[in-house]
Amino acid sequence: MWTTVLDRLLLHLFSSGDLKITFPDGVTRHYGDGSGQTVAVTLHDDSLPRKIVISPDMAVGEAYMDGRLTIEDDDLYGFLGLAIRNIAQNGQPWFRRPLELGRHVMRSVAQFNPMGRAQANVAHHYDLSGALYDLFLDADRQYSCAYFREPNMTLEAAQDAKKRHIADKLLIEPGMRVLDIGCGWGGMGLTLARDYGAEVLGVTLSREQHAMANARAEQAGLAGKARFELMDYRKLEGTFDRIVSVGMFEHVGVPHYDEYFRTVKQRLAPEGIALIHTIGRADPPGVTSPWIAKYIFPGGYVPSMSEALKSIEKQHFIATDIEIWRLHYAETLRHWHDRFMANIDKARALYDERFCRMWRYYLIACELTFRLNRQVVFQFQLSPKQDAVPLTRDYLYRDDVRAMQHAAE
Ligand SMILES: C[S@@+](CC[C@H](N)C(=O)[O-])C[C@H]1O[C@@H](n2cnc3c(N)ncnc32)[C@H](O)[C@@H]1O
Repeated sequence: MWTTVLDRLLLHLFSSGDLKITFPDGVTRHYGDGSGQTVAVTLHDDSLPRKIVISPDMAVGEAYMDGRLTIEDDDLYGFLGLAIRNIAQNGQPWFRRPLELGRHVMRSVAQFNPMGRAQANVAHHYDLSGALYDLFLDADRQYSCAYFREPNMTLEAAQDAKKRHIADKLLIEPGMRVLDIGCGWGGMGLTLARDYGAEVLGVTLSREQHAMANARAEQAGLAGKARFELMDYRKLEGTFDRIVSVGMFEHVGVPHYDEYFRTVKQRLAPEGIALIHTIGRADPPGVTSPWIAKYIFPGGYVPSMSEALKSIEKQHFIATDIEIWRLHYAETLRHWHDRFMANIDKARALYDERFCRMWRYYLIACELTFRLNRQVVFQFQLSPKQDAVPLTRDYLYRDDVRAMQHAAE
């Protein structure tokens, strides 16, 4: 009877696609509507079917990491594509709905990121071996969405296009003081100092990033122009002509959104411009995948537009431009995955097999969330002043406009 109930729940959960499951007792069953390629998985643990229907996201992720769930031909793309589509549609069966009542409370607790906790959350991810990041990021160690202005751009070119697009939105003039909140390994700050003449201060909570960013500034002869501090953004003082923050807002947490935008407002000169670039959900507020929160980004959350705008409005910012990038992060993650797999032997020399499986799962799950589950990137250009930026977007496409004029002549 319990087996029948479980089977019905699995049928409900995997209602589309063609999923063939081989259970630990050797029994094989098909789930879904038979559409698409068959994905065949084997479960090697008796408790797994029960865990999957109770908490599909966590159970599937952990079982894959541990080798308790294996996939024919290790077709993780095929399996996660099917799983993500189905879990998005059917992942909240009636017996999980009461949990929804506590969802807001749970969400606030999980995203409560006071300074000490924010530091620990950052260390969990960014203080992993620097050698790991060399295995999949571009040479400038950009750890955020690249901008594929042209199809077939290399990752290096698309990351460069991202930095230039953001720099253009910031309208930087030589000598301007620029603050980079969540500066990573310093790539954006160094670009703004070297190519735009900015005086940059970057802050990060990662010791690894902090050390490397300053070493890179030194090596490039930019130490007088670009400085990086190991510091929580809430401890900053002074004001800046420009503020940039790329891929950091995902770590802030909804309970701190007002604090974040208040800080941006306080640190920005009255005529200044800020550019906040973050992953976003093209849906109402939601929850972080429990697997991602446990293994990859503790304390992290992807905002919906309404959540971010509520706090932006409270600071009386003018959102002088809001741009949405759709599939650029999916492409970025595909590049990261392919580079990681091309270097898998080096990854195995750094970390154990479970870690390597976890990392691959993370890269593919995130890519497919952008491709299939309405995740996007928001770029908020903000200013307290109405005419801080030109009245049309032409200034962002000057080269394109010139090329068009040229072609017309
Ligand atoms: C995904 S990385 C992005 C790095 C870089 N901006 C890039 O695009 O490559 C997120 C960054 O946010 C930083 N960060 C997260 N929470 C922070 C906080 N409370 N204060 C300062 N930096 C923070 C991390 O240390 C890390 O450098």
